[in-house]
Amino acid sequence: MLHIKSVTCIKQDRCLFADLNFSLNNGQIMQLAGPNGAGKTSLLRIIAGFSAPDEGAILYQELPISKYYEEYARELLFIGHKTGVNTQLSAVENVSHWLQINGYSEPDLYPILAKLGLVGLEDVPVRMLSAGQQRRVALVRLWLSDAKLWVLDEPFTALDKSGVAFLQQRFTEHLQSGGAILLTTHQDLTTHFSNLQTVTLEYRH
Ligand SMILES: Nc1ncnc2c1ncn2[C@@H]1O[C@H](COP(=O)(O)OP(=O)(O)OP(=O)(O)O)[C@@H](O)[C@H]1O
Repeated sequence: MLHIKSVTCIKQDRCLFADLNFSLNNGQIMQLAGPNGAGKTSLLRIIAGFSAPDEGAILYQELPISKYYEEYARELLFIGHKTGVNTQLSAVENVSHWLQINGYSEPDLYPILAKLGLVGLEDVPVRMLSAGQQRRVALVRLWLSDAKLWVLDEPFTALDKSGVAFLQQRFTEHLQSGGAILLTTHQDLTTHFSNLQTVTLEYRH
């Protein structure tokens, strides 16, 4: 599904990683590990197509994403560390806007909001919600998108135990339906996902 081919990234004269190669297939979950500043977010942004590698290429279904970005973007759901939620808007307004720009019709949001513990908070400006509730608003997209590839930067941040459990359950459903997940997290996922793969970036000086 996804091939990272000889990818190199240099920031401020520091080579974060060089000649990096790995693949992710349908039904697989992969954790990017490594210390602060190693380049995990930089790599996820390259994989999402937001920045270009200094060398190498990202292939999706054997095609370079740089040339076929429109097709790739339809298959990709990226949720960054900064979640892209507009904090001036309510949860429902955020989700409706996201559905609209992605060309999805609006389903009954209530069951999803209920699952994520957001009922009663759906019309409150997101800035007035707690950090964990704000994260939950961002994660609603995982219940609405039909993207095959999820690229998620620290999706568990600020979530409580029940939030973590819901998210892990959603990951399992996505993997079982043939999706793939690439994520960074400090959460130990090995007990929940026995087939978890890990790519570790070392800090390079
Ligand atoms: N846009 C940028 N311009 C210059 N340097 C950058 C830029 N983005 C990231 N860096 C640098 O690249 C390095 C790697 O940053 P990155 O955010 O990818 O690390 P990370 O592994 O995700 O770290 P953390 O675990 O702290 O989130 C850092 O030293 C950072 O200062």
